[in-house]
Amino acid sequence: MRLLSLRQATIRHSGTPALEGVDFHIDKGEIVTILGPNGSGKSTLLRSLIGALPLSSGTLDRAPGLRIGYVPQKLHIDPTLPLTVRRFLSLPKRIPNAVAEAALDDVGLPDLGDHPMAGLSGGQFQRVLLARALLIRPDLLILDEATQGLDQPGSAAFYQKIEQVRADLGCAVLMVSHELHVVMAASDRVICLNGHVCCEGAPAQVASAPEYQALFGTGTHGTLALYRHEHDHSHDHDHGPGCDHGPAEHGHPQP
Ligand SMILES: Nc1ncnc2c1ncn2[C@@H]1O[C@H](COP(=O)(O)OP(=O)(O)OP(=O)(O)O)[C@@H](O)[C@H]1O
Repeated sequence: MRLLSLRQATIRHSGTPALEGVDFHIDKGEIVTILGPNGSGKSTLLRSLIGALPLSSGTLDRAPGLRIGYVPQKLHIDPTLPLTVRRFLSLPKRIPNAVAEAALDDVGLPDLGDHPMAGLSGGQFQRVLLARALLIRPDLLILDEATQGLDQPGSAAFYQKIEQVRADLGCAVLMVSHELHVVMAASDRVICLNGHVCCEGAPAQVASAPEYQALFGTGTHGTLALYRHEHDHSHDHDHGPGCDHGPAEHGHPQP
């Protein structure tokens, strides 16, 4: 079942296009990862999908009644604000304490309700943001570099939680990640952006291709260089992974 689709979308910031001619869709239960260099439009795409940024042209269709949970890339909370975790979960809509406690329990942070937001570790903070996004029991969970700043075990634990959430809720997950090992392990589909959709493919298929392993081993460096890449366009402003300039940018992996 299609949850959301974007057709020929162009999005401008103050008149300057950040994304042009983007086609995108996500279906129920899929995990899709967006990759691309800094400034390639990843956050712009996510924000347009949640309705926070208008399309300059193109169309966005959502399944009727679609519930989207969004975990932003950054959320600055004034450290002088006396805001507890429980009160934060009640923004903007007040929720009963029992619901807040259950939500925290669910993300592995029991008994943290009275803790000040300003005193949370990076990993705890991200989990609280996740708990908040899950309160609406989303059909689609959108994560914008949700593990930025976490160490490897913290990040791995976070993504394990995401897998569990998908299994429990049956929701689709759309995420931006620079952690290629996570992308390879966890995504059904990967989309590489660089102001437009450069390439997309199924990561497992690419990772198991002998040509890929011969060139790159099983490490993460160059992982994306072998994604199917239609070189019918030029890049004049980027040097991003998977979009250009890779040693195997013309490689087409065999299944
Ligand atoms: N509010 C804004 N006003 C003006 N320009 C913006 C705004 N937000 C983003 N941009 C520009 O749009 C382009 C895409 O930015 P975006 O944040 O979507 O990229 P990104 O791929 O998410 O980057 P990063 O990996 O650094 O988070 C960049 O050139 C950026 O400077």
